[in-house]
Amino acid sequence: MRSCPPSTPPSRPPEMLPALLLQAVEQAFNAVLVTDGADNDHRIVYANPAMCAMSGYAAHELLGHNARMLQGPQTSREVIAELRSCLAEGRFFKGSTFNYRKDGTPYLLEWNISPVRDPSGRITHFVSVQQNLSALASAQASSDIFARALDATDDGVLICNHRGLIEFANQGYEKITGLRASELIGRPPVASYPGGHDAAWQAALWARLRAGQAVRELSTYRRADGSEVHCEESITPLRNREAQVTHSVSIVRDVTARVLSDRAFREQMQHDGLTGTLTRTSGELHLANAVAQARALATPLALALVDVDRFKQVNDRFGHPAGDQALSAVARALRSCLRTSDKIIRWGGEEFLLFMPGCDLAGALATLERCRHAVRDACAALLPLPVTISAGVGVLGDGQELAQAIERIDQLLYRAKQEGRDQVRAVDIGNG
Ligand SMILES: Nc1nc2c(ncn2[C@@H]2O[C@H](COP(=O)(O)OP(=O)(O)OP(=O)(O)O)[C@@H](O)[C@H]2O)c(=O)[nH]1
Repeated sequence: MRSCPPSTPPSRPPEMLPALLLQAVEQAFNAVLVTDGADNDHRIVYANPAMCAMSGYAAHELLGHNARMLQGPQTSREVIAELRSCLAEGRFFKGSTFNYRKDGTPYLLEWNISPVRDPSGRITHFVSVQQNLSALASAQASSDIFARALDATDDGVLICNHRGLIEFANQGYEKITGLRASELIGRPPVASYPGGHDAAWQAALWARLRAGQAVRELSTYRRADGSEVHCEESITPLRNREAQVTHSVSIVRDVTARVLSDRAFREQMQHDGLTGTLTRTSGELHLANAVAQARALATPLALALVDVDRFKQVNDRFGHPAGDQALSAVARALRSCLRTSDKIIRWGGEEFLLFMPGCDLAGALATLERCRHAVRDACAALLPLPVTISAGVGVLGDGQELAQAIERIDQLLYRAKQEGRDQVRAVDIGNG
């Protein structure tokens, strides 16, 4: 039994095909050029409207001529040589080079040329389908220029899509983060910088961007090598033609040097130059925080006012510079007896206020007794005269005003002085 292959009926009768093909080629988006394949000069026998539009020639100006009329100085000799050898051998050709419009402007084109054979296999024509790549090439060139321009700045430039994933990072951003673009692209900034912002921050950021707000902020990232980098970031929403926010663009500036020097300056301003203790202004802020924390956590906060005894004598007998040295030795000795959470404020000339979070009265008293001995020992190595301290110590009572508590330990200090100096007086301030 003979089997017939399944066949789909042609959509149009075969006699209508030439008309349909002509219609299709005439209306094709791509340029189509047909040249004579038998004739050695390959004269143009057909050019569709797209070909005419691309070259700027009317069809009758092209017909009968060799397509070399479209070539010019920028036309690649190598590509044309390759084209000729393909045509001579009846092979398919694909290539790209410059041709010239009638008005002399060059355009970059890509073309495919196929031989057209008659039923006996003889080449009768060549059909060339051409596409103008100039717009694509100039878009590519512009995007290359933009990418190079973005790389020319030291600032980081980061583009994230609406899912918060990185789509572009310039060299500046690579330098700031210590990560390569290939490690960044397709990942959320959060995942790239574990020391950076978390997912909740990203969500809040996108809510603001979608509302059309730009965001400026100071962020601290951890670089690939573990070091910290402080950045000033300016994040702007990027909208498409329909005004939807599709991307965010961040300009990221490394301000680490400035942040560190500001921090060092602030540190310096917070500390007294001679003794290294907190200045009264910065110390009072630390103390206020400690009071708030003690109240919030219901933990004790011990306070002590320490004054150097008869310090005027030190200055008078040994001079002010020696007095300075002794004062700084006193501060070092006090420090050596305290925990890191305890702080010393230079309250007045040779008077210090100590505060000890989490320390009860017995602990504070014991600490101040250690301080008393440490000061005497430290200064014994410096001066032939014993340098001692007197102190009033207490623990801040529930609901007691700080000023009231300080006044109370000041009275204790006064009593210590009155009763012979070189001693510590303690009382439960709240109850005393
Ligand atoms: N060298 C030096 N002396 C200081 C400094 N600040 C304050 N003094 C001195 O400390 C002395 C304090 O003297 P007084 O207030 O009379 O008290 P005192 O002599 O310590 O006597 P009592 O406190 O009653 O034991 C003064 O002579 C101040 O000049 C400082 O930074 N350096």
